[in-house]
Amino acid sequence: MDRLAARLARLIFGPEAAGWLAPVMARALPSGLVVLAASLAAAALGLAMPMLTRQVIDAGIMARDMGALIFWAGLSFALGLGAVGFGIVNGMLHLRASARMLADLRGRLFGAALARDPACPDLPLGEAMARLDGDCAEIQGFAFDTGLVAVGALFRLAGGLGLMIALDWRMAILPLLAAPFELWFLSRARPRTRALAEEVRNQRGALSTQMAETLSARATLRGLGALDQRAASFGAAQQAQIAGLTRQRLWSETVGAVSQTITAILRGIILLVGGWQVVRGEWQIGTLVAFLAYAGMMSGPLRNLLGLYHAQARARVAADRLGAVIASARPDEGAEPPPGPLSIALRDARAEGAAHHPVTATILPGQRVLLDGPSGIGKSRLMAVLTRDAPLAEGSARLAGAEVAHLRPLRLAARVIHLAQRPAILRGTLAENLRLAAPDAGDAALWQVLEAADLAGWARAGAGLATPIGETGANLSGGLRQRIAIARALQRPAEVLIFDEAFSEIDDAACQRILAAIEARHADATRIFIAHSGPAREGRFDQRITLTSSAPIFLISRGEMPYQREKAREKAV
Ligand SMILES: Nc1ncnc2c1ncn2[C@@H]1O[C@H](COP(=O)(O)OP(=O)(O)OP(=O)(O)O)[C@@H](O)[C@H]1O
Repeated sequence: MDRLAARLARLIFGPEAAGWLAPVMARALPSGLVVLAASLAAAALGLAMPMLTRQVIDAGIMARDMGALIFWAGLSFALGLGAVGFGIVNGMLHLRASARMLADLRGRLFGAALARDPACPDLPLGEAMARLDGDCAEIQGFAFDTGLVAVGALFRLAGGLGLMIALDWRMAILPLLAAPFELWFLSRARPRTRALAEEVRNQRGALSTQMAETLSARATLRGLGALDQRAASFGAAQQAQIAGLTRQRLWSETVGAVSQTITAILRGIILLVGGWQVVRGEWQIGTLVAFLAYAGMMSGPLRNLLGLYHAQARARVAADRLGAVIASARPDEGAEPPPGPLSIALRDARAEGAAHHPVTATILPGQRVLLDGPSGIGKSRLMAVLTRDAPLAEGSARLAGAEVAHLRPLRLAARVIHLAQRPAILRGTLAENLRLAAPDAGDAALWQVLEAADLAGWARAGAGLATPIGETGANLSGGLRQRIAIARALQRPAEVLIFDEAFSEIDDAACQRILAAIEARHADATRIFIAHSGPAREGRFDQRITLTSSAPIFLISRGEMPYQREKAREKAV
């Protein structure tokens, strides 16, 4: 089954996409084969019908045999009824199997999008959504729906042709003569189908990006009076998409019309030549009716096959777009971070995108450190190196002697927590947000961290742990969002805690309470603070690391008052 799926994936989507699509197809194949068997049986029933009609006309009506008429008409009716029931079962089987494949495919892509390598530029949210939704559906639609339809079509085509040959082989040559012309036309038309599909899919991504970006920034845009501007550019993107879709539809109608025209010509010839045969007494009238029915039946399958060849071109565009998402995923692989205390050693280190002079520093386990430097110099990026959320541009960063870049990212994240200035808060309740960090935490444990983050009073005044939280925490103040993020992080038993402007929107009094709670709860952890102002810059630091665009400043400052440290720093600069 796996080998067959790999072959099919390679044949349909090309060798590159086959690598990641083959396992998805292998899982869908067993149910796909069941649906295929059912649809072939339905097609066989369909093929039998004109033969029965022929019998009704020739053996019953024309032969004036009432018994034969009742028999053949009854059989036609029974088979017709059976075909209806069969069609329903077939449709349900098809829906279930194809929806499962779509879910499998989306799950794979969702996982890859979540594991996106931080070294790759982020996809705009809307573009990522368009790929997860639209492109996955395009692939599933092709691999499952179109694939099945195509096999059924081939079956009907071959069966129809066989039965036409059985009726009169000379007349059956006609559709065969048309085939080379159709093939020539198809291959000429295919590149344009692909180009139009690419255009439409990119336009879809651009539109989703505009929507997601504008909606998430609506308050800012309103404040700037820029809503009309954005609405206008959204309108323009919509117009572009409509134009693209129109071009694509016009093209597919043109391609379809060629096959319909060929079928119409065939029918005309059959009607003329077959009618003449009936007049000459060589054909019975039932044969002509059956022949016409088969010729008519072939137009559907032919159209489907034609569509298949072009749908494949569109599906490949989608596979390429999804392949880019898969390729940018970073597997959670690497060495386990060494057990025991995590010392941090930076040697001539600078993260990609940062502007500071390479920094060399050693932070011992349990130290309290202030990381300093002007805005935009690269403090956050340097700390992101420690969780593998940013790559190093130069130098090395080691944790307990192990090169960070070789460590397993999720294991690293369990031991080094990097709290950002703008934390991600999810829609739901306060408890749900807190349990993101500790799914099994009991209510008492949640209240403890709420106390530590100076949030317990606020929660009690609301609905307690069930306090509702809006999307991105939009119904909360900046300080509340930061405090929820702190409470959440404090549940993780990390050995290194990095507070990256994590207190910037919290008032000084609350900030001092939270800092005291952190000191009490996590005295053994390494605590690194980045703050431009406020209580997070105060207190006792074992060392301060200052990033500068010239030579790095590295001071040990035990027990000094903040103003003394500032002075020392100024002197050093
Ligand atoms: N994902 C990224 N890829 C490449 N460069 C980035 C990325 N994120 C940020 N940068 C760049 O890295 C530089 C340092 O940014 P960083 O956020 O580390 O500065 P910072 O010192 O923490 O500043 P601030 O004090 O304002 O928070 C900036 O020039 C920024 O544009």
